[in-house]
Amino acid sequence: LTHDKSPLQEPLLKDASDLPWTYWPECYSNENTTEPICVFSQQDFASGRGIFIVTSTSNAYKILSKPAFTNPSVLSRVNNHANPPFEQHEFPNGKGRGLIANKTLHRGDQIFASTPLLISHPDAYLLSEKERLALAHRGVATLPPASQSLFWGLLDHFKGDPVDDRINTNAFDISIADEQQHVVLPEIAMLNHDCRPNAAYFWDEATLSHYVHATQTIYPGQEITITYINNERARAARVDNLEYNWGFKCSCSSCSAHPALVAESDARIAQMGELAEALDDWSSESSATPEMAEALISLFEQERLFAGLGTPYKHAAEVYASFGDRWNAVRYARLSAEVNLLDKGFSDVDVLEMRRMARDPELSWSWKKRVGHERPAVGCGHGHGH
Ligand SMILES: C[S@@+](CC[C@H](N)C(=O)[O-])C[C@H]1O[C@@H](n2cnc3c(N)ncnc32)[C@H](O)[C@@H]1O
Repeated sequence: LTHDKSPLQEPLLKDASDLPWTYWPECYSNENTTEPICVFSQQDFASGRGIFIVTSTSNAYKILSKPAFTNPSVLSRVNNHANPPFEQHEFPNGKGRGLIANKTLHRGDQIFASTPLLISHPDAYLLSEKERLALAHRGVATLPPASQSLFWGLLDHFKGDPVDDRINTNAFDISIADEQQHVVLPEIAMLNHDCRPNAAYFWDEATLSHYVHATQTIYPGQEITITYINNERARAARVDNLEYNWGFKCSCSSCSAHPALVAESDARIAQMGELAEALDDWSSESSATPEMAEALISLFEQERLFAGLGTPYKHAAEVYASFGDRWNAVRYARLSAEVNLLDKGFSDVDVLEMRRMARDPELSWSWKKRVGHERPAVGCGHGHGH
């Protein structure tokens, strides 16, 4: 398959207009659209990586107001793909390409961070298919040649329209200015799924960047994996989700385990849900105890759901605070903030809340909320004195 990677045969807008775009936006509208949907292109974005955006004019200008565009120095740790800590590897079992660590990575190590080649708003689906595809094809043709090569190197799983197919196989749902949109990032698109991944990613709205970090030690030769789905569900639900949305049969170790081990894992996951629900009960009848939070953390560890530990750590911080146990609240608040920084991002609300808790547990809303509630004795198992 060959694709035309030559620049568009039309003059660049640069220096010739006040518009912030490199080419004139091409637009379409119909009775369903409230505003025309256009393709906006900026070749200079992110030191020449370029980007195209398929959306309305008003939404495009909201994106344009983000620090990634207004203050490019915020991208100093982004798109640095020289000397990566991994190599590309071809897997034999239909999984295709993936990334293998070539040095030891520790929890918190940045694997890479990238800006997208494209941002597309779901409103593009209000257009006819012909018009929607015309915008996407023009968008790809307006990218700088190196970025066009990255785009054409992406997997095309469904074998339909070559541009649409690459977008559908590799797009991530993200939010910008409270609008759900799709982005395509060629680097993260090389990471395969594992229900027990060793890396986590988040979208950072200010830098319009996707960050990927190790969430546990990854040794040279190990595959670096992320999750495409919510893994805190039974195996059958995970397998169906991956087959339906991504079109592949999951071959990861927790999906291909012996049925007896799958049943054990499913039972642990069901119990995780029950414990989280009990810990979320802040009524006067609540039976929540710190021991429940400790059991919940242990179940996450037994399931190797390390990237998801931020939430059970938060439960632990809050339940210890609710019994007035300052230093256990601090310990778990710090752990929660650290894991959630990697999984939810630098300005996530839970990260900010746990940081406050770690400084001043006495000022948190949960402080001493459950003092006086029954807290069964630990150790001998028959609760003396009750
Ligand atoms: C975003 S791409 C990942 C990179 C891809 N392997 C490649 O060669 O470009 C997603 C596709 O990779 C394959 N894949 C990812 N994780 C997999 C897994 N755990 N088991 C089997 N196939 C997987 C599926 O074909 C899926 O649609």
